[in-house]
Amino acid sequence: MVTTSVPTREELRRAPKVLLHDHLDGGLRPRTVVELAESTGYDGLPTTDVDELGRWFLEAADSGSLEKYLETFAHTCGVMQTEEALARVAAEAVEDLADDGVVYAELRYAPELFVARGLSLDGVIRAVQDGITDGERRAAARGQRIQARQLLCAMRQHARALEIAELAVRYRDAGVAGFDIAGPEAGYPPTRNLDAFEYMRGNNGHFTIHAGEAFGLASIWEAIQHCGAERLGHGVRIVDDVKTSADGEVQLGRLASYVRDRRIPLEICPSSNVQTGAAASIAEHPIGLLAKLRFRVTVNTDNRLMSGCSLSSEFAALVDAFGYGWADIQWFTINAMKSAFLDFDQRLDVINNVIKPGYAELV
Ligand SMILES: O=c1[nH]cnc2c1ncn2[C@@H]1O[C@H](CO)[C@@H](O)[C@H]1O
Ligand SMILES: [Zn+2]
Repeated sequence: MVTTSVPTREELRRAPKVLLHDHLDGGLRPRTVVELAESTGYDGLPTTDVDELGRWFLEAADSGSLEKYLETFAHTCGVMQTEEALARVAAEAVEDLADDGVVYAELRYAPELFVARGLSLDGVIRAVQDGITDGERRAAARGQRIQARQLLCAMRQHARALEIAELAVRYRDAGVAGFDIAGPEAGYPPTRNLDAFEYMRGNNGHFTIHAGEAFGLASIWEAIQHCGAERLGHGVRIVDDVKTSADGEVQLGRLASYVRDRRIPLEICPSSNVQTGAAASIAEHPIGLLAKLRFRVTVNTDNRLMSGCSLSSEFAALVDAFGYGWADIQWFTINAMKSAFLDFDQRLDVINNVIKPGYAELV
């Protein structure tokens, strides 16, 4: 039965969803930030009042610039410098996503940001994995089904990408699904880390690249054609290569055509893009056009703490702005699952045995 009813927030929460782009250090509960600051002796927080701190992250990230937005991570990374803290944050992230109806998630973070107090990179990855496993177990105990994997990021402004890529390969059978580069985009083109991407390709590893967020087509082109990115983190500026004439005719440039023809997944993060100035508002977000043109669009949170969002609230905002119905929500979800850095048979299993039956029940 197909209904024309508008998906409600509660239905959107219950619907099975897939999250490919969510930063572990951008998804802490405000209360956890305060408690970890206290227990680990981090004294740099702007306030220790939980509600005020939650608002502070939202406002500070709402800056119109990626560089300013990224400054807020000093505090989350500041409280995540012990194994216990990393494991707690990871476990809570998995629990929060499961509560929001996420059935498969890739949680990304840069291990190099958590070694300020003596942890090794290996120790960081193992602590995060312990937390993820714990979170999956706690969710299962509540009857929720979620699978989560790690994505290791290297920071574009540091020079450690090859080292991190090696770790992504070393831990690929121990919870790490792939590799990414994050951080400021302008001035740090993806080709600076070509050795890391060549290493990943040489080892048949999966990777995505943050590109086309704070910088335009040149960054996307390098990410795909030089570096070989399988997916694009954001990728939203690909619309710069889509022209709409006065009579409404839409024409794709060569790069946009390539991205669409090759079904390169776009990890779109609507609220984050509004905060960093990559989009003027949700209603004016290029996701509307890109989805209409049938790019392989996926919907993501980026940083739940900084945007005060969840995957279901991102969908709710899109429903309000673009009038999406269940067929659209399911399409975004299957797009995401098809694009996961998981084995083909596992992806198929989630699509056929979790997503499709879940939506069949909802409509
Ligand atoms: O939207 C984004 N674009 C680029 N970098 C980001 C974004 N969100 C977070 N990070 C960066 O990625 C690091 C690892 O998780 C975070 O510490 C933050 O600096
Ligand atoms: Zn991101």
